[in-house]
Amino acid sequence: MIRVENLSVSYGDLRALDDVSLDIADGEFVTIVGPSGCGKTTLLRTIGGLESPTTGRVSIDGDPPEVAQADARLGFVFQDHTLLPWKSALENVTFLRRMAGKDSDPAGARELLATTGLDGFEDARPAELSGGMKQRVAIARAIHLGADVLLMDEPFGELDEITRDEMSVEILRLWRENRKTVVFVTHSVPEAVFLGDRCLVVAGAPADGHAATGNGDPGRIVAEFDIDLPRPRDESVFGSEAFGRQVAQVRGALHDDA
Ligand SMILES: Nc1ncnc2c1ncn2[C@@H]1O[C@H](COP(=O)(O)OP(=O)(O)OP(=O)(O)O)[C@@H](O)[C@H]1O
Repeated sequence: MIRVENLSVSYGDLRALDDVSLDIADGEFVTIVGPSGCGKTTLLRTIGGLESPTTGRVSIDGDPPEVAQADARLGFVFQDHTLLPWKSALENVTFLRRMAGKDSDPAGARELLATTGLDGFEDARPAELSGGMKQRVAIARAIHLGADVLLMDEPFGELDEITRDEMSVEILRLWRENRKTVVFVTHSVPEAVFLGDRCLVVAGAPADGHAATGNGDPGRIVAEFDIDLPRPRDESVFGSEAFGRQVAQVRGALHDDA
């Protein structure tokens, strides 16, 4: 379980997050949506131990995130896929696992690449792959690492809408088959609703014209929605009345706070 208790994070004088508390159950898919600059990435990075709390704490199964990270229990997938350009798709998938001191399991990596639609591209370098394919490699890498928790920051942000929808369906399938806990940051309300068991709305404008104090309006969770859509979900959900209603609810919470 991921536990965030009374978390505040400041960068110098700028308070990016204020008093955020939340629990995420094992196997849950939680989405975090909010406007640019409200602190979503800061929250995700702090959960992952890439930023330190100013006050409050984060734990992963009772351990500090740094410990979970050292044990390869956390997998990161960012907008910028961070693949190593000189390595093939297959080597990119196996590399992190080897770095974590595990057997690189190339057969497992090939299978994962095949299930993410990259059969035949194992030897391709990142420059030879499309944006969507690179993100598939980055996702396969995080799953191959054996991480229990996937922390995803706008992983489909650079992709066209059709590829984005395809990738959303794909990530749900991988999540279902691998039973990971996923924390997924996005700007897109429909994406947040389509993917999540639960959607957290973060609002705030830490840097909006309050330069004199540097504090502005720190990011905080202003609303939380349990997403009541049956699973498994596929593209047909996008046209459903229940989907439209829940998107409207989340949008309403975002605009109420704007
Ligand atoms: N390393 C840093 N040093 C200083 N300020 C930072 C740093 N990282 C983020 N900030 C500031 O903290 C605030 C929250 O940023 P953050 O990246 O968490 O927001 P976000 O909601 O993820 O934005 P976006 O959706 O645009 O990625 C912003 O005002 C940002 O300028």
